[in-house]
Amino acid sequence: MLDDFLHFTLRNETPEQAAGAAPSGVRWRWLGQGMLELTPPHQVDAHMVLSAGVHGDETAPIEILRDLVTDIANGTLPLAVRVLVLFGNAPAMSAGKRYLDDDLNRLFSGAHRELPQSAESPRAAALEHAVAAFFDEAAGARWHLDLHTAIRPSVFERFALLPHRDAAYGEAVFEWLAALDISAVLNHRERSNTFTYFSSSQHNALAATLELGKVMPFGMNDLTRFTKVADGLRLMLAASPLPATGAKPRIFDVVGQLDKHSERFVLVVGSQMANFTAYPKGTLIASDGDYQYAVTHEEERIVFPNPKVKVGLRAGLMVVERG
Ligand SMILES: O=C(O)CCC(=O)N[C@@H](CCC(=O)O)C(=O)O
Ligand SMILES: [Zn+2]
Repeated sequence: MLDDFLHFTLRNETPEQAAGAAPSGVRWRWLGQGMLELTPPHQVDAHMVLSAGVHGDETAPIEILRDLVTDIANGTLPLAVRVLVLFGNAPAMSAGKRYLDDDLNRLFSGAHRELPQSAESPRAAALEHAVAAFFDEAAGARWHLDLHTAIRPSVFERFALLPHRDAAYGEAVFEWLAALDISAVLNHRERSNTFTYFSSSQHNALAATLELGKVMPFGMNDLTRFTKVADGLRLMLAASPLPATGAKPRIFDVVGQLDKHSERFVLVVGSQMANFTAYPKGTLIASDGDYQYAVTHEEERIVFPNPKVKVGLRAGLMVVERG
């Protein structure tokens, strides 16, 4: 199972034993499809949730996590933190789709209870439960990195989104993300139903969504584009310091959200632009009956434009760079 946790998960297999020890001495516990806890044989003071495949067609990060698990199991990667590896939506991964019924990353913090019939709702509940149980036993640092890829190309190939929290994120967080080869960071300024908002708000984890390149089918990713991110994750898992890069990511604040109120929703500027495309003040971005979104800052950039989302969901974010 540990040598290829991805295929084990996609085949929906159940291990003969639910727990054991790898050749490296790392103890493992299988917690259900796509859910694996790995604990080093010695005392740790950091606990890390690493998730990918919350959107089933975002495969590069899934392949990165698969390789990390293999290397932890065979001892190539000396694990020194406790880690919970989660493949979010295995049925959607098998189908090569973002989701089957509903976007899993809009169902956390209990939102799944509003959609009891959805294929994704029990999964959101199970993931919440796994994360809660993992952090319940956690004394020390708590991290959650939820790895995604974007549908559109991006001015910044690798960027992060930080969930809203009351306390501002300090410089150390931006330095840490720069060391993970992240060149732009978005600060959410509102609560949401994403996985990272759940871990941050309910479990006090330092949580970030990382966007690593573009959606591709399994086997089609050029993982060399993410070597620095993967190496950074390896250092974190080995509890080794990340290299000081001296680089600073560009920082953006979310200043608006494009809401799809009805099927009349139109992205007036089109939907084929790259993430972080800039528009000047006054540009009409979207309309939906009486609802209109026009740029009110000197310049706003669009991120995740997607008019095809379900009614009621966000069809894009508008961001402004911090001065
Ligand atoms: O490219 C897109 O349109 C979506 C990429 C993606 O899945 N992004 C995440 C971001 C989560 C966040 O806002 O923190 C999502 O939309 O769920
Ligand atoms: Zn995603």
